Amino acid sequence: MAQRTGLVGWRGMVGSVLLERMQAEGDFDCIEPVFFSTSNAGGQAPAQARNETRLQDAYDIEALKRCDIILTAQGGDYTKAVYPKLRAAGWNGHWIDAASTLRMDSESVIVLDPVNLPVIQNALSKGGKTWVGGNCTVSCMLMGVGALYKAGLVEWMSTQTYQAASGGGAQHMRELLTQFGTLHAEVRELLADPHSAILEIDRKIIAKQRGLSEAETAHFLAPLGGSLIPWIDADLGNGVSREEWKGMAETNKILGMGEGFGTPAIPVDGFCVRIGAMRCHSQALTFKLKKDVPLDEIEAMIAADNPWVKLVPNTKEATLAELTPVAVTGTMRIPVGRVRKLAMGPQYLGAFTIGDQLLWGAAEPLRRMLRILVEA
Ligand SMILES: NC(=O)C1=CN([C@@H]2O[C@H](COP(=O)(O)OP(=O)(O)OC[C@H]3O[C@@H](n4cnc5c(N)ncnc54)[C@H](OP(=O)(O)O)[C@@H]3O)[C@@H](O)[C@H]2O)C=CC1
Ligand SMILES: N[C@@H](CC(=O)OP(=O)(O)O)C(=O)O
Repeated sequence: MAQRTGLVGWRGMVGSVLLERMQAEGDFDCIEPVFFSTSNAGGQAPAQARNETRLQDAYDIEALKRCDIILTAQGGDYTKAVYPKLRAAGWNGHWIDAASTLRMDSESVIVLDPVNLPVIQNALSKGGKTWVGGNCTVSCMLMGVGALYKAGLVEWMSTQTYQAASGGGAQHMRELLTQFGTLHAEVRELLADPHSAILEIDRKIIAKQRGLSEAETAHFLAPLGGSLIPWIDADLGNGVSREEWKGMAETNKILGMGEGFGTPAIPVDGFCVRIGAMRCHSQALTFKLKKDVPLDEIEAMIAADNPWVKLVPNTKEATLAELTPVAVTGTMRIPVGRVRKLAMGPQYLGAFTIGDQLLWGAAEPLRRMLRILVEA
């Protein structure tokens, strides 16, 4: 019998991408879907609903308890409010979650099955029931260069990220575009005149950026259009942002390494930067490898790792065509390019990778975990 699967957060940005992917992959044929809402219980469920066409209350523990599986993209506040109550009420179903709240809990597995299926299977065999999607930057990075970790080649890795507005949510994407619009409007006439002075345009733009109102920067808390913000997520108080901390903590947990696994953690560190891209996270990676491996072997390893990774030749032409957020947005591809040995020595490797942070960065690992459960 199809497993009764409660879907929470399906109307949000991550949830909408998730629903599209589930529809495209025929996931609804494998489950009995029940749609929940935090704001519209009793309302009409989306078209994918079959037997239960009304929305259920996402805070109703009894209704949630009737599900074999709950998949939520509602956010961390919802998880904090509901998950402990549900478990305390004796519910022993599978909880699949997009939010970071439970990621580092000992009973949770961070799911990214093309990279860590053995870790997932091991947890399943031990009765694991809590499955959490990884941080978008980490998941996209491991989809691209996971092969190097799997081969045990990585001594350490440094990341410099270029993260899209969508990582903050829908309102952040709107704010970015509004800022671009405001800036363009400020110099529209000067731009239309090919003889206008570029430094006059530049002066007007910087004055406008510095003068943006609180309402115009309400989500990013600083101008982003035509600028960047080298801090993402909370300030941990030790000079490290929470997004940067996740790089090492989550990479190791996904790989089944470090604390709790009895193996030394691989150092991962760098800077996380918000830029004016819409929904693709990009990152420049520096590796110190444990040994000198020929470049063609490294490229072959990366290219063969999974069906979505795409090795981009390290040429200007291929990079401009295939290795930009615009080329990758809305696709499942994870291009890895600019792969070369660095001047520091033969064990130092550079690479650049991009992923759609709403697909591999959020929705896809969750729906794949659902399939693993219903096909088990
Ligand atoms: N944004 C991202 O890049 C990532 C987000 N996540 C996680 O997923 C969670 C959800 O993120 P995201 O999808 O961006 O959040 P959204 O704000 O888009 O959606 C969350 C919920 O808000 C409610 N909502 C209120 N108004 C609207 C509206 N106008 N349109 C749609 N939904 C509305 C919906 O709940 P209801 O239908 O019940 O009213 C919806 O499920 C995050 O909190 C985070 O934990 C994880 C990885 C990446
Ligand atoms: N913090 C990410 C988005 C996100 O939701 O991350 P997490 O799932 O780790 O909270 C970003 O802003 O780009």
